[in-house]
Amino acid sequence: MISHHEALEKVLATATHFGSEKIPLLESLNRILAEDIFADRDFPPFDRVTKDGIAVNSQALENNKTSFKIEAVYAAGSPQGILNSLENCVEIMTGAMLPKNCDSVIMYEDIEIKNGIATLQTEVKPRINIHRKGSDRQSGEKVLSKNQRISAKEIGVLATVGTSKVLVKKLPKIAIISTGDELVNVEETPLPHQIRTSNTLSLFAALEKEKITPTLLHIRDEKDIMLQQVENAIKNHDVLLLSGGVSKGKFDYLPEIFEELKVEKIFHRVLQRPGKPLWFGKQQEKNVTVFSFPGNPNSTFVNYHIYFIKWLTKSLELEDRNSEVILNTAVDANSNITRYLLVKTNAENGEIKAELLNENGSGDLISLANADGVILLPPEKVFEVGDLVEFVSF
Ligand SMILES: Nc1nc2c(c(=O)[nH]1)N[C@H]1C(S)=C(S)[C@@H](COP(=O)(O)OP(=O)(O)OC[C@H]3O[C@@H](n4cnc5c(N)ncnc54)[C@H](O)[C@@H]3O)O[C@H]1N2
Ligand code: MOO
Repeated sequence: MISHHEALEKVLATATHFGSEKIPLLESLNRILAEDIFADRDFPPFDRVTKDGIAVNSQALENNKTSFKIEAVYAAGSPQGILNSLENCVEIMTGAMLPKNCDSVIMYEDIEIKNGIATLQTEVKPRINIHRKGSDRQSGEKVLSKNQRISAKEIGVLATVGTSKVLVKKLPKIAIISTGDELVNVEETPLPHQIRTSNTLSLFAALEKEKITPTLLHIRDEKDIMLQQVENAIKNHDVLLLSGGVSKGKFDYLPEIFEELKVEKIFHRVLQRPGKPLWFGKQQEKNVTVFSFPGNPNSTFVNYHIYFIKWLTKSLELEDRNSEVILNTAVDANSNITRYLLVKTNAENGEIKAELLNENGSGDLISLANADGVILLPPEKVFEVGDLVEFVSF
């Protein structure tokens, strides 16, 4: 059996690129940029007026002039206006181009207008209330970087530089497959010996967070049917996420089926809990990666985050999103395997502290719902309150 560390290295070594595609801007939320984005013009593109009021020439202010004849009124969206006499002013609105011969804007609150004359009510500074052309970014400067995740903020930047179609990383096509004759659908009332399938739906929801909509498939514990359905899934997907059927049970056919379908076993069984029977492999010919998670719900969910999410993160060239937290509860004995323990995290005095949750084994998915993630405790070590430990969030 291999260690968690070796298993993760082997998983990450198979990370794959899926290419890129152009999609409409509003569909790109949460996707990953596949190219750098540059300013198509200066930002702002012209000297932009930032207050509603009047525009004047600063010479007049410096000469202590306090009354200005209004020559014209310009709205935002009208072409650049002009001040003909430097003694006068023009009315101007927020968002308009600063008119020619003007370099100062005085807001309406600081003037009084009577009979076409604007009179200062207070002392004002010259050359203010203008957002200078190119002062945020110059034309041609980089505004967003390749491999950045697109949030609502990036959508705004993409819009302002005119990217109506965005080049994003393609995502893998994924099938989630459950096995086990004890499983029924969520709409059904289980018989006393049955349970409702939950792993498939929690994985489906977890993948939706990654903007991946997977195919859902349930396969009965019948070897021939399993073989045919897994073969089909391999033909049409880049990744298979299976849950159940990989330990030592009489109906745990998956390892044999993978062998028959030329899915190369990279490892089976890891020195870890939960998830000791984890099976991982690759169908080289079709370039399909297979994560076969042990069926206990917490085992599937935790191993999805420990292995699959790290694999996806590397495949999409994203930064690893995991962190370290401070242990707030002592952990009893040391262990000869890597342990993943459910924790609730709290921010205290600028530090993130992790409190262990009571869990009733890896079938206890109700306790899983209270967890913010797991801490990873490597083997052969004793852990005390205050120790810094690796944290994988859900
Ligand atoms: N002799 C041994 N028995 C077991 C071992 C072992 O090493 N030797 N390992 C145990 C561990 S650890 C785990 S985890 C399980 C994993 O077994 P399988 O991957 O074969 O999973 P199943 O037996 O099919 O199911 C286990 C458990 O999980 C429930 N399950 C399965 N799929 C779903 C689903 N989609 N939604 C909700 N729950 C699901 C299933 O009903 C079982 O209760 O093996 C141990 N045994
Ligand atoms: O991996 Mo199993 O989840 O320890 O029960």
